Amino acid sequence: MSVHKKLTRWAKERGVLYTGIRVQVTDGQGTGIIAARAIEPGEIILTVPAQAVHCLDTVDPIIALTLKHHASIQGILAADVMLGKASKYTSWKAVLPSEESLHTSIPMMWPEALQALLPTAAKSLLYKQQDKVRRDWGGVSSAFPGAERNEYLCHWFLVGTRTFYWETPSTKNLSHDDQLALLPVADMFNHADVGCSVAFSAEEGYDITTKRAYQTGEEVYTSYGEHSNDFLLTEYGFVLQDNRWDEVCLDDIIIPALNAETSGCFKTQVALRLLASKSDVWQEFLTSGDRQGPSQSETDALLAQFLNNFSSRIQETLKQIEELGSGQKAQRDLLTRRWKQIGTIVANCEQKLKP
Ligand SMILES: C[S@@+](CC[C@H](N)C(=O)[O-])C[C@H]1O[C@@H](n2cnc3c(N)ncnc32)[C@H](O)[C@@H]1O
Repeated sequence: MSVHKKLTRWAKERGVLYTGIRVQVTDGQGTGIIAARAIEPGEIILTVPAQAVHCLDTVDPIIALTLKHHASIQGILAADVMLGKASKYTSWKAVLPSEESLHTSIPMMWPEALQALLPTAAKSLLYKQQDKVRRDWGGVSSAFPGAERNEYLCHWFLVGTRTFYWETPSTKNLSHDDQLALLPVADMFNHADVGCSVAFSAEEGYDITTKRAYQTGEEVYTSYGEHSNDFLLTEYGFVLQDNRWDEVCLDDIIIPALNAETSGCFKTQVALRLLASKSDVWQEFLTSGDRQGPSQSETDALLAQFLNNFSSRIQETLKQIEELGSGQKAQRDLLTRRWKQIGTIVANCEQKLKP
């Protein structure tokens, strides 16, 4: 019997119900969920009952008690998957991505020289992750001295890339980031910027419902959220080709200019502040009747200049990645892909700004 059939049989024994779908290896996205027949919009294709959800309440009590105040829920679930009773997870573990694939895709696993070339938004997410891992690993390594860091890191990401939001009476006092659970089979859905709807209740568990029709053989996706590609890259180790939520962070080029422009032209200062602020501030400024500030065309000209500088910076970064001796080719290719996407967004903006 294939590992995927074993997984679905194991899940069915826990009350997981599914119709019209199968778990299958996809082209380039690891395992995914494929339509096994034509599916209508509005069909519930997967139900994971509350008793099949793996959360803090179902973690090995020794692990849960030992780590409760020393690790996040992600960190505790990771420790449980790694150190808990092996038989509990055999069928699920058999289909999980390999350590090698995590090393290739997840920036936290990349060499520092490559991490240094991540886009700013991805880098700041990486720093936050590093802080979380430091705390979780600190808790795990002192409670379980035999544990191995690299193995723990892989489990930390295996869990982090496949948990669902889980709010129940026993989790509702935890922080939002800690209301997490693992859902067998539901965690095999790959992400698209628009996907099936995912609904849960603490009593009933999870339902995944299609929003559109699917043909037999088509991949069925959920959406992990309205995430930019920098977020997807850092948290999940991939970028989408088409992503309606993608965005580019201009902090690196605007903030230094803002800091340097303390004694310069007033209009430039205002334009810089507007560029560095949220769009509602910009709208308020436009409707405030303030005639002292820059016009839209003056601000656009400044933005065009920044975008032009940014384009040059992107080309330099691409060259640095190409010339970098460290890291795997697949890691460099993924980072190159992200920078090329940023280059395309910037070029499109430049085009739009042209008079
Ligand atoms: C919840 S799991 C989905 C199942 C996963 N493909 C597997 O093999 O177990 C999330 C992981 O799947 C991969 N993934 C999800 N959506 C993807 C996509 N659109 N393109 C490429 N990889 C994707 C990423 O490795 C991500 O960290």
